[in-house]
Amino acid sequence: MKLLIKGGRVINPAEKFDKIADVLVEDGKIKAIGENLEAAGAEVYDATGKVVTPGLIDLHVHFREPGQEAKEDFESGANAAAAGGFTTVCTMPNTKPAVDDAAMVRSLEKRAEDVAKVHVKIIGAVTKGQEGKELAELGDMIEAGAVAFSDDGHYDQKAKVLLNAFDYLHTFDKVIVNHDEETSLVEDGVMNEGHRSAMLGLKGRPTVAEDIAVARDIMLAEYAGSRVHVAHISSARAVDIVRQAKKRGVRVTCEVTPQHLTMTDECVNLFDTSTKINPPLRAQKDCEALLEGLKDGTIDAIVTDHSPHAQEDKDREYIYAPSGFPGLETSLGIMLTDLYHQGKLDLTTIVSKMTCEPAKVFGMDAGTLAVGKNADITVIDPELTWTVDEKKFYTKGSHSPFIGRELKGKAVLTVVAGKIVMQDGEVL
Ligand SMILES: NC(=O)N[C@@H](CC(=O)O)C(=O)O
Repeated sequence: MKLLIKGGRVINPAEKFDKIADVLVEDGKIKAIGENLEAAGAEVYDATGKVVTPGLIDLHVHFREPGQEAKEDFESGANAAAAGGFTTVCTMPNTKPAVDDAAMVRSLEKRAEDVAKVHVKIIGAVTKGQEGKELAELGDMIEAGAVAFSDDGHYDQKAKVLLNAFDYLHTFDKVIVNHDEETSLVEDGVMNEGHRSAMLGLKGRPTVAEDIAVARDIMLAEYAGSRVHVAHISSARAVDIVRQAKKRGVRVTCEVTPQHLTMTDECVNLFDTSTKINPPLRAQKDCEALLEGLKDGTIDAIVTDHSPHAQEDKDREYIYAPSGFPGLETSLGIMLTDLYHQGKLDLTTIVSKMTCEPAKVFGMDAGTLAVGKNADITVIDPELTWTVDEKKFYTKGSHSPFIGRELKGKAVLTVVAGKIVMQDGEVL
């Protein structure tokens, strides 16, 4: 099996490579990168005018297996990933039941192997049942292949339990991904606390809930000498707390979503539950601080927090609807339209935060286009104009605040281990 991707602008931030070049793939691996490559018998893909990057990586998706397959399963989730240009995704353990032992990690890996068109990596729970009380079988789950640990969807209230987890994981050099919102400050809150929540009469979730949680978890990780990764950072103050911690040498990393970078709480409307997410959409000053954090290296990764829910779950009053929306099929388009084409963020930074940098956070051997590496490749047409249409979604999730938007820029080819799994929007 040979594939020759010809004449594209190859951007490989891991090697500071940015040139018009051909990429030759053979037997699932990258065989050569260079000019005017020839390969007898190879399938040729003309990438003229397009951008060729390492396969996109998403550290934060919710594929809902086991237990909530009506919202998403490994097959539909992986198809959505392929459609969005992702070749590796890491799925969160806030399932029913939570993924908190080695047998579950192994069975999900098997599921991924059987039905997923992209690489699906498993994140294990930090505590049993994600209840924040007793440590889950962390060591066994690492042996089974868990790439990281998280009680995402929940804040671990007991500092002692989290400290034990940091101490334990120190030996394995594995990272904990923390959902940082202090529970007592966000209970019953459904959107950002501010002018808009007051106008709508909705209970707010203040940024200080995130700030103090981020500060506490950084201090715990620092004390243990362990690694902490802040999930879906959304407040300006929290970005600065991470920035200061990085300066002192704390082993902290963090991630941001396209929605938190580009939308504010002014978008919240009582009759559209697609904007209900955790943490909530914040204020303009937070968006600006997140962008600054991406540019100065405080924020390591762009993630989707792909959180699909069934239509009947989301079609409820704002206060009762569950939080989250599916982001895999819109993430790249939003980043390119609202940030790259607006001159706010360069292409190399976007590619880097969606490939080699996230790979580094979880210690995954991916995110670069080097000879001999797995041929996970994404081809992007940065000029392609398209409209977000939920009828064309591969995810089972129905609601997204981006539906109907005209975007500029899209993945047009996704290659996983040398095999084309998506071409021109069609998952093959
Ligand atoms: N991010 C979200 O809005 N939702 C997440 C859980 C969570 O992080 O609250 C989900 O699993 O749906």
